[in-house]
Amino acid sequence: GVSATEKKRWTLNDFDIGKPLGRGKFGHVYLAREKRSNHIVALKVLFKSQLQQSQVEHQLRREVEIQSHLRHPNILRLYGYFYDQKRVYLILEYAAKGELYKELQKCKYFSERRAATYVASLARALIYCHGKHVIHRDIKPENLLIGAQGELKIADFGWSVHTFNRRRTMCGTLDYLPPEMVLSRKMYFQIFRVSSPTIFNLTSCCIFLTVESVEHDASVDIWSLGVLCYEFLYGVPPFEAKEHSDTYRRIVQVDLKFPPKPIVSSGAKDLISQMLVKESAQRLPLHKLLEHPWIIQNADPSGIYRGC
Ligand SMILES: CC(=O)N[C@H]1CCN(c2c(Cl)cnc3[nH]c(-c4cn(C)nc4C)nc23)C1
Repeated sequence: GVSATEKKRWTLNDFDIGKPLGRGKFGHVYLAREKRSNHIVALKVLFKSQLQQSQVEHQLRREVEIQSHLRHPNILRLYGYFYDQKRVYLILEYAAKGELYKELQKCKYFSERRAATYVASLARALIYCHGKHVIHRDIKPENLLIGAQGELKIADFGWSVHTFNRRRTMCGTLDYLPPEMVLSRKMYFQIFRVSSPTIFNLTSCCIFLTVESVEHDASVDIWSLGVLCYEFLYGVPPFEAKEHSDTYRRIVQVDLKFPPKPIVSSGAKDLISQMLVKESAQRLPLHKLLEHPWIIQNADPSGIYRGC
């Protein structure tokens, strides 16, 4: 049934506002405490003016609709929302241990146990989303937070203020896109000419990719999860290159190389090689991933991991 928090009409007066946690394109995220329950949350404040300018209100509504119905230990909860004259407020779960990418920067790369634990958690969260026909959740390190027990939380919604799930304008990174999206002439995205109106110039400045609202199927997520697994183990994404055009080419050719350092087990390389496959139908299905020997041997069943 609908719990009390969902029915209630929230207002800003219900919260004590704490320190800012992060800032996005459309607004800031604050630590906050709901006065009656003393429950700590992350309050995301979005400016209506900014949302209107970017014509993303309806997408925000859809995102809120989807996110508020997702209940999974590895997906950041959206408890509710409210708005006033100028702002929209999202009441989000607070992830006490912060942003995963900072942890990855600090550790440089993760141990195989930590990487496998995170990859298994993400696979379970994605299986849950796909089971509810929710399109893929963006699983770049920037979209991942760490809960109080060290568990991973996909905070895609939390970050979608930067880039909306349906019309994602990724400025710069192609690293996580699979070949079919990088190559696609059709539905996945249109590439806007951002520089000279003549030939499309991949090398120069930022590429604005607008991913049209397309049903990403599991295979896109398997690719991204493979990229993430590689990055957890090596500290850099597999197709990283100085120039966009080089990343583009390396993705399309699946130019997958495993550096000699740090030393990574053959099991991990085998799993990654089964996920980063050009033909999307050939990629290892998520439920098979959970049965892979490397995951079985290394992932902590609780999904919890501490230390690098
Ligand atoms: C714009 C935007 O979406 N910002 C990101 C960072 C803050 N935010 C958080 C969200 Cl949406 C939820 N929980 C968070 N916890 C933290 C955090 C905790 N520590 C110790 N340090 C940080 C940072 N941040 C969040 C999402």
